[in-house]
Amino acid sequence: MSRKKAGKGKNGNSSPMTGSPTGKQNGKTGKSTAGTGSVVQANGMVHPSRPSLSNSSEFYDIAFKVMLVGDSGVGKTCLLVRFKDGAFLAGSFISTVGIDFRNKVLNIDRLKVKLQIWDTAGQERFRSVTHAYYRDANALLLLYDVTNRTSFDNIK
Ligand SMILES: Nc1nc2c(ncn2[C@@H]2O[C@H](COP(=O)(O)OP(=O)(O)OP(=O)(O)O)[C@@H](O)[C@H]2O)c(=O)[nH]1
Repeated sequence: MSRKKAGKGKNGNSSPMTGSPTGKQNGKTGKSTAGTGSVVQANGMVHPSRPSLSNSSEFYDIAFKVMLVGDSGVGKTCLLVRFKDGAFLAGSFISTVGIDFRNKVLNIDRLKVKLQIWDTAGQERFRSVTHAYYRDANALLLLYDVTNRTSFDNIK
């Protein structure tokens, strides 16, 4: 099986469309979860199993697009950063603007599996932007805050 390159910016991730250059905002300043370089079609969609145009040397055999969905503040970005970098984003809450993604390549059964994990903004005002990215997703992770019943109800 031929190997393809995984898209990877300088932070190990790529972000084709964030509401700000940083992907995160708190009303005043943004926090970066994004890097550079991406494989995006004209309609803004990224297809799994397509090779990235980045200059990374990390190859993969198969790719999947995964979306993190849920209310603002349920911990989508924290979950992604924890999974990707092993760190917990402590401190003040900075809300995601628009949409952002990070790549992670895992070795599973001797295959390099690239997960392109999209972190959507939970705020209502970004709903129309983030919904457009669901269409070709391979998996949706529905997140809620166990201490917030409304965030669970809103999963529907
Ligand atoms: N106690 C606790 N706090 C968490 C946990 N995960 C995230 N948080 C906190 O919850 C807040 C929101 O986390 P984010 O990951 O930015 O939330 P989000 O779902 O990405 O929010 P949006 O970007 O607005 O959609 C931050 O202050 C985090 O520190 C967790 O597992 N436990």
